[in-house]
Amino acid sequence: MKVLNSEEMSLADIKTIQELGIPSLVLMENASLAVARVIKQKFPEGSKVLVLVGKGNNGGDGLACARHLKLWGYRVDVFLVFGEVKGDALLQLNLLQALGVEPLKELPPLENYHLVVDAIFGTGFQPPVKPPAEAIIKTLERTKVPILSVDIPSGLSADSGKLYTPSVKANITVTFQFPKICHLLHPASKQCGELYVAHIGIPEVFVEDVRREVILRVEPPKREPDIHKGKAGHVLLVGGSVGKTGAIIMSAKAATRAGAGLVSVGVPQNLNPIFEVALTEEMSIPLPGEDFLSYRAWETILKEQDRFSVLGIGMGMGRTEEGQRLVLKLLEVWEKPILLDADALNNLADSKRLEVLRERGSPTILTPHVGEFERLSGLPKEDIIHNLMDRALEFAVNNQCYVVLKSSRTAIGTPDGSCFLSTRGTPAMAKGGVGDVLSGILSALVGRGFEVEYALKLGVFIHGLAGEIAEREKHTESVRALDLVEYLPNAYRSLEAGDYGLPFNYLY
Ligand SMILES: NC(=O)C1=CN([C@@H]2O[C@H](COP(=O)(O)OP(=O)(O)OC[C@H]3O[C@@H](n4cnc5c(N)ncnc54)[C@H](O)[C@@H]3O)[C@@H](O)[C@H]2O)[C@@H](O)CC1
Ligand SMILES: [K+]
Repeated sequence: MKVLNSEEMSLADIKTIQELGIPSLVLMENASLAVARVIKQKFPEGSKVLVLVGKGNNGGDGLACARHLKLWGYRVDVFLVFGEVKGDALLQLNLLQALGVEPLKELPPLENYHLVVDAIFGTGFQPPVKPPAEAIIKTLERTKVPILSVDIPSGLSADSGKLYTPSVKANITVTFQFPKICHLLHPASKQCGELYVAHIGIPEVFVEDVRREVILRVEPPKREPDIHKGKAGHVLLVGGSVGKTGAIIMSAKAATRAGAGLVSVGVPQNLNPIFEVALTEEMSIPLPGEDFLSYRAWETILKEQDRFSVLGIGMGMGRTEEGQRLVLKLLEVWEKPILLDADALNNLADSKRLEVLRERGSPTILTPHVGEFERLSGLPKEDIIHNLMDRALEFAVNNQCYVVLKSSRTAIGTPDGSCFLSTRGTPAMAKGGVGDVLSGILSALVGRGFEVEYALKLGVFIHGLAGEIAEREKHTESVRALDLVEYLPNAYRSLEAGDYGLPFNYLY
């Protein structure tokens, strides 16, 4: 499903009104009915509801919702935050007054109500909050009374994952037609509570130019009946250094569990005995280098190229000058898909030679976390976190590569300018090694020969699912990276059963 910013939503509204000919009041009626129905599901008839009304269309939604609730037997009060409303909202106020509901003269104690409906600001809001809304939103921040936000918790910007203060912390948010950026990206999305996305009649064609998408479901992979290990991809993972041998071991195990036919690791030769012991299904290739890979490793790797379908490099590799040259050389000579993770990304960033990415003829996949992306892109950390999708997309287009940008959510940017967000996963996955597991999974799926975009979506999704399952089976605090490998089979089963639920409730 598409993920919109405020400008895109307003354009979709305008097209629906002008090109399709649905009057804006009809959209408002659909929107407000959806909100009222969510309230009806959760709060019994007769409950006392206070609707806080801004001066724009978000306030109009609130007033129309108050009308539905009044007709259904709720005890409804409304308070106009700016003392006035305009446009469609004014008409809604008149309808409500005709039913005998007059706006309150001053803000009553919130504790008198079972529910507060926040219809102060929606997609038309530009931060920051100013008086008189500021004092009211601060009051809302303190209350224990449940709050339902119409479209967006007031104070947030639809366009960003930034947590603006003050802003409403809602228990429930009902948004319209498409989720907006603030509903899905942390930390802003923590303000939304339980999220509903309600159909209001805006056709999908009016957002076809939007390139942001949230991944809701992924088609499970098929393993052909006549497949053999040589056809299921041979993954070469290169990395490892003294003190950091575990990373590539976790990657290799994950690659096997994800479905790779064969997995080999290329490691500094003096460390090879460790891998001989640690790995059973996977093979190892001793490469030039003592404790760290040396630049000359590229010759051995290239000689073996024909045997492999993908190269994944960087896990536990270390940040060295030889490592920089090795990464650059492999980007130049390796003619098959290549995935760069961890220190391969740091080495690339340190080399300041990002232009090599554009010169490659086959797919390049970068899997940075926010810190690594900061070094690669030169962008401030906050900017990356708040604009995760757009930054992944821009970097992917500018450097003609795939980017899997890992934060508490994961955004996949593609060189042709699409972006896919995965909301799967859990805070339990904030542990060392979890990224190494992902790079193993992605290498395996790309190595299987799946279309890269599909391989990345699938890999990120099952990685998150495996984390969710591990959290249920172990404990939020106790999940470790190898548990994800352990639960990958369950993640595949869940993918096939389709029993994993969506990041929001869809009302239509
Ligand atoms: N036809 C439509 O356009 C539809 C709009 N809908 C609703 O309309 C909302 C968007 O409505 P609007 O574009 O009227 O805008 P909003 O109602 O979100 O609020 C913007 C109002 O606040 C003012 N404002 C903006 N930033 C401010 C600030 N920092 N301090 C004080 N005032 C500020 C603006 O001038 C405007 O009057 C959506 O969120 C949604 O709830 C829905 O009814 C569905 C249909
Ligand atoms: K709102």
